[in-house]
This record gives sequence, structure tokens and C-alpha cells, in this order.
Amino acid sequence: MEKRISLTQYLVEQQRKHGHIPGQLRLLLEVVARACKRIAISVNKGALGEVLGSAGSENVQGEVQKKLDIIANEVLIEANEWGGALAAMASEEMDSIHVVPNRYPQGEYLLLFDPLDGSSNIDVNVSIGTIFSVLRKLGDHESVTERDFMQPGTRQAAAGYCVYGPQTTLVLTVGDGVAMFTLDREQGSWVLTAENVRIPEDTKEFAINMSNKRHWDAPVTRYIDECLAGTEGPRGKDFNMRWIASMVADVHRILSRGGVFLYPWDKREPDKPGKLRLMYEANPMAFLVEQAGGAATNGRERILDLQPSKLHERVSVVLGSKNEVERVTAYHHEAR
Ligand SMILES: O=P(O)(O)OC[C@H]1O[C@](O)(COP(=O)(O)O)[C@@H](O)[C@@H]1O
Ligand SMILES: [Mg+2]
Ligand SMILES: [Mg+2]
Repeated sequence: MEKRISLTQYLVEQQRKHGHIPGQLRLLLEVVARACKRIAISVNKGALGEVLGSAGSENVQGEVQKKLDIIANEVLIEANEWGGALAAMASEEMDSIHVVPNRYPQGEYLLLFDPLDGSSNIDVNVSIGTIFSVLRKLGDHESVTERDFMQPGTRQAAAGYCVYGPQTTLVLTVGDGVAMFTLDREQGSWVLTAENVRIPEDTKEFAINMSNKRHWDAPVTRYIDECLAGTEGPRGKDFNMRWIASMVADVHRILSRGGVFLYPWDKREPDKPGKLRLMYEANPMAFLVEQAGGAATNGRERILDLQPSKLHERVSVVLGSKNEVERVTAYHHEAR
């Protein structure tokens, strides 16, 4: 039988090779992975547990919270606050940051997460996930504030997601490529199942919510119309379309077989730069996608270079196969 490599073995080995995973970061990633295992157990309970349906509350962004949004958020906070690796956390489901209480040891990292991505898919048994991003607390001041989180995505020490689908898969980068771990449900352990993940530079598959077509900006319409024109159009090839409506699952497909994902700005809410969140969704996914040889922009600029100005900041997202992302970005520049 082939030797199975666990998450811990992988992290220790990577530290030996590249030196990017000091002890505190390894501990933090292991704790996040353990929390994802607990969230997976709740997800798998479905109608047998008190996990489906609405919680009857709204988050700071005015979105209705599902029971699992709240459960996943609590699991992540509880698992991480006493571990000693963190100074503070921020979540899509919390109004402001959660500073590690001073009864626990303080660490040097900041953790950001979308505890449950794809909330609209929970009740219909379609893949959902958890997305996370890790920053370093800069400076040696003691009290952490929201300002400490205002770092561009290039500063991420690690990022990843866990997809709760037919398989439970944890996908991780610490800046040395992308690795995937599959949860062995019988053993309760994460097993390395893919290393040095690469996204093909070209693709014939796009992901966008087509129902918003009439609200798009001209460069997005141009790009999608050209894809839809297929072999008779300027691209000279037929495209396929997928839209799962869980960013985690759509990005997982792109990391697995290529493709391009777009959630662009649109005219429904013209004052918002986009629907997706920069700190909890776009930055970690952009880091993973770039580490796998893909690209990620907001249509004009590289996502990882964007300087955030607030915790719950929104952004347009175009990510995936490099040549397609470059094409969409070029169309935006040409339209200027
Ligand atoms: O219904 P839409 O607008 O297509 O939304 C799908 C998008 O919304 C999201 O579900 C937002 O995530 P949350 O469930 O964390 O709010 C993304 O995962 C996904 O890409
Ligand atoms: Mg989300
Ligand atoms: Mg969410």
C-alpha cells in the first residue's frame, strides 16, 4: 500500500524544505483543519440534526443567516481562541473583529474566514465550504484593532478552504504551491491527495450567474457573448458553463480541471464594487489560484495588490485559467 501522508507530516516536511511554516502557523492550520472536521460533521447531519434552515437573524451585511452559518462561525472561534497562535479573528458573520481574550495566550497571527460559503446551497444538499486567510500581526503593539487587518492579499501567510461535498477536501497554500487533503471519514484524518496543483492556462469552461446578464458592464457582456458564440464566433471554440453558487465549489472545480470564474460588479447595486468579500473570499481564493499558476483580478487590477479599507469590503472577481483572466482584464482596460 502506498504511504499515506497526513496533514501534520506534510506541514512538518514543508517547513523543513522551505521554512515557511513556523510552529505557531502549523498549530493554527491544524486547529483550522480540526474545526473544519467538526463543521463537516454538522453539515453531514443534515435533516437529522438541528442544522438546516434559517437562524432568524441577519449579519452585518444584511444577509439572512442560516443555522449552519452561525454553527460554523462558533466552531471556528471556539477552536482557535485558546490555541496560542492568534491575536484576533474576523469573520463574514461578525460585525467586528474578535480579539483573543487575555485569559488565553496571545499569538502573532490574524485569522479571517467565511465560515460557511454557499449558504443558499445548505438546505438543498449541494457542496458548501469554509474559506480562510491568515495574516501576520505587524508590529509589537498589544491591543489589536481592525487596522491590523488592513493588509493586501500579498501579505497572506497562508490561505485555504474546505469543501463539504461528496468528499470533504481541504485545500491549502502557504506560498509554496497548493496541496489538497481528503478527509478519511473512518479514520478522522486528513490525507494528502494532491500536491503542486496546477490550473491549465487555457480553458473552455466559464462560471458566471447568467441571470444577471442584463445588469453587467460592457466588457463582461463582450467576453461572455464571445464564449457563447462558440465555434462560429471570434473564439473559434465551444464553451461549457457551470455555476454552483458556492464559490468554494466553483473554485475547487477550477483548481481541479481549469476554468474561469466571474462575479463582476453589476448595475443592481452600482455603489458596491461587487458581491464577494475581499478579505474572506477573494483574497484567499486569489492566493490559491495564483499559487496554482492561475490569475485573479477585479477586472482591472490584481486582487492580491488591493489595499483594503474596511473589513467587510466587497470586490469584483475574475479568477482561474490565466489566459482567460488576462483576456477579461484586457477587455476592461480597452473599454476605459
Ligand atoms: O446567488 P448568487 O448571486 O449566484 O450567489 C452565489 C455566490 O454567493 C456566495 O454564496 C456568497 O457566499 P456566502 O454564502 O458566504 O454568503 C458565493 O459563494 C457564490 O459565488
Ligand atoms: Mg461566501
Ligand atoms: Mg458565508
